[in-house]
Amino acid sequence: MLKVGNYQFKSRLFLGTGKYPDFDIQKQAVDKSGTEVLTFSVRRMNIYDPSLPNFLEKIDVDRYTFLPNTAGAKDAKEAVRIAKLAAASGRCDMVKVEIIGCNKTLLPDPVETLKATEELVAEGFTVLPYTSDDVVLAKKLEEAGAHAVMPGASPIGSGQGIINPLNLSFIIEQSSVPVIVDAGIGSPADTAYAMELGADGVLLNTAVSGADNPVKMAEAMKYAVEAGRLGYEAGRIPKKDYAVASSPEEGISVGN
Ligand SMILES: CC(=O)[C@@H](O)[C@H](O)COP(=O)(O)O
Repeated sequence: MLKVGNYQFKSRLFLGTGKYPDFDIQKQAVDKSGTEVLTFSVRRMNIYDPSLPNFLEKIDVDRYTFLPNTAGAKDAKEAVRIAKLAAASGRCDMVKVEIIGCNKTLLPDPVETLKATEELVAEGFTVLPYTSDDVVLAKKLEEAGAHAVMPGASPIGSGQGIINPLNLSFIIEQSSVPVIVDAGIGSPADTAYAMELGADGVLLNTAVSGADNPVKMAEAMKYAVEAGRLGYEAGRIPKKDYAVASSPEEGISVGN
């Protein structure tokens, strides 16, 4: 079970809701992924014009926990305003703080992310900040009361996978709140690797929505999360420099 604040989830895979070819494929992908948590950008979600399509109308909303994100916010003030807007729907008190500090890399603004986390925690939200893989910042976010930290594997939408496994390991080792690797995942192997490193969960979007077959990829990600977690719990063998024979050599009665 993954516990984030007062929430508990069987699935450790969180899914984004953007950039799918169409709503039917998206619905099938979400089903196959086994996810219980869907994140969406409050600013980009059409909740104002009932004549325009809205993905939330296509799914059984009671099956999912919604994690609105503050994408599009440029500072803490705007992020807090967006979080309150989402909370006004009465459907979610969780929020993913996403404050982009650089339009080219889409890397988060650390100062504003910390500020927004402090304010939203004080307001009673369950707060999951998206952060870079900065070890010190991840600790400060936890100390500010974040209910989970979400370090990026690599830039959003890049599909580069985990570019700094060492930093992620340090964050995982030091954290007493869940670590959910968010952004940059490109393949099931990346997902399994994050989970094998000891991450508590993975949040991804583009790897599924942009796959040739999003429905199959969503299912693959489900198994990757489960396999990676199982591998982590099982404890991998240490890496050695030289070969070690797989079969025992003692008691062999034939040969020279
Ligand atoms: C949907 C969402 O919240 C993204 O901002 C998230 O960070 C996922 O990134 P990828 O699209 O790289 O998986």
